[in-house]
Amino acid sequence: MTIYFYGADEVPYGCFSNFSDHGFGLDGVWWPTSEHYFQAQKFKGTRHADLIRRARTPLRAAELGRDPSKPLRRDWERVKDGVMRRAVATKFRAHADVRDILLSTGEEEIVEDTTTDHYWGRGRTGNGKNMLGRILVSTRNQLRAELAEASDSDGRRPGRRSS
Ligand SMILES: Nc1c(N[C@@H]2O[C@H](COP(=O)(O)O)[C@@H](O)[C@H]2O)[nH]c(=O)[nH]c1=O
Repeated sequence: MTIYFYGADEVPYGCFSNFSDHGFGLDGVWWPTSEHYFQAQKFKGTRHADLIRRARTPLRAAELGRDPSKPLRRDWERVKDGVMRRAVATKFRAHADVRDILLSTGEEEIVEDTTTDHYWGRGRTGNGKNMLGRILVSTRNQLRAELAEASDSDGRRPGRRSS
């Protein structure tokens, strides 16, 4: 069954939201949520990016990131999916508890259940691109591959018997 999520406080899948309280270190600094990271990358290398990183809440980070008076980096449309992939992958690598929840979703489709976002979510019509849900699915596959690789090289460690 398709898994829907939206509010960060929903149990168990609210942790898939970029607003969930799961920070990580990336590019040499601390990001309180993946939303902070994503929004700040729109203005990478500027004072505004720094302001976003230090925002008190992910909602505030999103508001600052959507400030129409601040010019987006010129390549934003080209890089934004990759930025989201990096944010999501880093968050789930950093937190075993939410990684386990993601891995527990089997092969199910994951959908950001929002009527207002036709790109990252399913949107008003339900036919939105659901890019965030798709990125969660590809992150799930990537994490599985990484775990398989790690347990594989564990088995090859010298001194260990393979039976
Ligand atoms: N969850 C959630 C939102 N959705 C999030 O907004 C981000 C996309 O931002 P943008 O590209 O600036 O529109 C992305 O992380 C998407 O999941 N927006 C909200 O105002 N409140 C919320 O609770």
